[in-house]
Amino acid sequence: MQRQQYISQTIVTAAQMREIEARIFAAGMPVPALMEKVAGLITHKINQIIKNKHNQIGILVGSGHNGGDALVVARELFLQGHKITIYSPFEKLKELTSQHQQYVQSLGINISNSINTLQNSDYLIDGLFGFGLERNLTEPIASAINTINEWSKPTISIDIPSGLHTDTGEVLGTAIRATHTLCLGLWKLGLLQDRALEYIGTSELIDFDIPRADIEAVLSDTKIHRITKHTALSALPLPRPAVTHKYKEGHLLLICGSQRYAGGAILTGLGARASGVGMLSIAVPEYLKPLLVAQLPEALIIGCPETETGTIAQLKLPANTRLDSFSTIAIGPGITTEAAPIVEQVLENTDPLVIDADGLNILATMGAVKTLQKRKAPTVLTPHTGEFKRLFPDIPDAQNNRIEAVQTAAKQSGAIILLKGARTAIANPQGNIWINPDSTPALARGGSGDVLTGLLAGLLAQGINKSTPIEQTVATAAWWHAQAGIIGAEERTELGVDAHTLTHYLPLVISTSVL
Ligand SMILES: NC(=O)C1=CN([C@@H]2O[C@H](COP(=O)(O)OP(=O)(O)OC[C@H]3O[C@@H](n4cnc5c(N)ncnc54)[C@H](O)[C@@H]3O)[C@@H](O)[C@H]2O)[C@@H](O)CC1
Ligand SMILES: [K+]
Repeated sequence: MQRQQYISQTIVTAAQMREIEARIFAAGMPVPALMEKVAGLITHKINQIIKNKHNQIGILVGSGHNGGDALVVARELFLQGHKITIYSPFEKLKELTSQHQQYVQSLGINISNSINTLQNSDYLIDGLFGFGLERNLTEPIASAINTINEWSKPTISIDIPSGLHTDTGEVLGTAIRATHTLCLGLWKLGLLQDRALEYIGTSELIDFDIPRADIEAVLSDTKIHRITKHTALSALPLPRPAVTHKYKEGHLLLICGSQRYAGGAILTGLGARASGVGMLSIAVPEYLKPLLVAQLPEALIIGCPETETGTIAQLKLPANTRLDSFSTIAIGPGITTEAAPIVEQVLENTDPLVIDADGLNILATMGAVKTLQKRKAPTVLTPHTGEFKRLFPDIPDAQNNRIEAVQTAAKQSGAIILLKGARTAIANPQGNIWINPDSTPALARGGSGDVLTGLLAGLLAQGINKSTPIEQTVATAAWWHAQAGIIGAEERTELGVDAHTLTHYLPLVISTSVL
């Protein structure tokens, strides 16, 4: 794999970054030389953001090496002709940071411990804290940050917006609301946590050539992957073999819909259609059959006996079709919580299984962990935060440290879990994580999850036949779904991507990526 691809899919915690940094320094790289190199790259990027115009720039300097980076940037921007004012509130600075401060002062740059001196800046550069921030912010820094946030100026954070926890993305008291974040070296986990997003703005990675051997040495047992276009496309069932047939390209059974939630079945079906799955069967209450046939003429629609309230009462598969003959089964969208016997039946089956929506609510009432532990085939759950909490009531913090929560849930249950969110996170029982780094709030809409379930299950049905690792397929589905939302929102705004429209963008994502 090429370096750029490897780096863009790697995520580290603060402790891992510190370990990697220590290896580089132990190998002989002088600390000041690395800071000079990194700050040079940051300066270059800042010039691109501010379009090389001469500006009044305010620089926030902390006591550690994040502050050191900021001071080198300040010096370089000053020498390039920008007007620089520095806010440096700490009395005691790390040695290297202190030297840089002394030098910029000698150049005649104004350094102040009052934030108000920065009020006339066109841009702010935030070098207060990087991955060394460990405890809650106190005065006067907290108030200074709040003041800056009230100014709403374009603000570029070095490494991570100051005040965010590098791993959890938690706001430690208060935090800079950046418009740009220039993450240094390797992606920090905190930047991929939902709760950090409103502080980050646009984020970019600045690769400063950390040797891959050092990264691999430190990350050997924990693996948190950032899903990229490259990783997503590599798990697609493309190209198809020249000689194949529909059942070789996966046979998916969707169990979905009720009189009350007819649309869920259609959207799940359309998501599955977009996956390219070879053969699609959809079990719905008998009443819905004509509707589904009209919407998905290529699918085999199985009308099932229904309860008085219009829920599937019994799975009635066609003659000669056994439940264990499918490549994958997906159950949940629109089935209502009355369909518990059907969920129990498919859980006992040995096909790979995707459970979503009311399927998850039923699973929660059965006791998710103990039920899933008994399963003999792979299970994929696709909860949003509310469903996750119902499934795993003993795991705290699903809202806050989502990554840790989903990792724990997968380990406990033995299932692969996709926790939906602005940064959807996927965990497998071995503790590996995949995070989807790009998405759009356009997807926060009823029915969008049904589309994902269909797409994911359709990919899984194909991947199972080709022995693609399931978690890779799940990651690909999350990426594909989000990209369709992004393209849709670009063309139609964030208000224009209803779930049905979303399904039209799905094929476009792949055709523009691979053709
Ligand atoms: N990892 C690397 O290879 C490189 C790291 N560099 C920079 O170094 C940074 C990390 O530097 P440091 O380890 O010095 O850490 P930071 O600069 O992030 O900050 C740590 C400093 O802040 C103080 N501090 C922590 N929490 C505080 C709080 N709540 N209130 C007040 N003070 C607090 C600490 O005592 C320490 O002096 C990175 O974020 C990056 O900007 C770059 O210079 C180049 C290379
Ligand atoms: K910072």
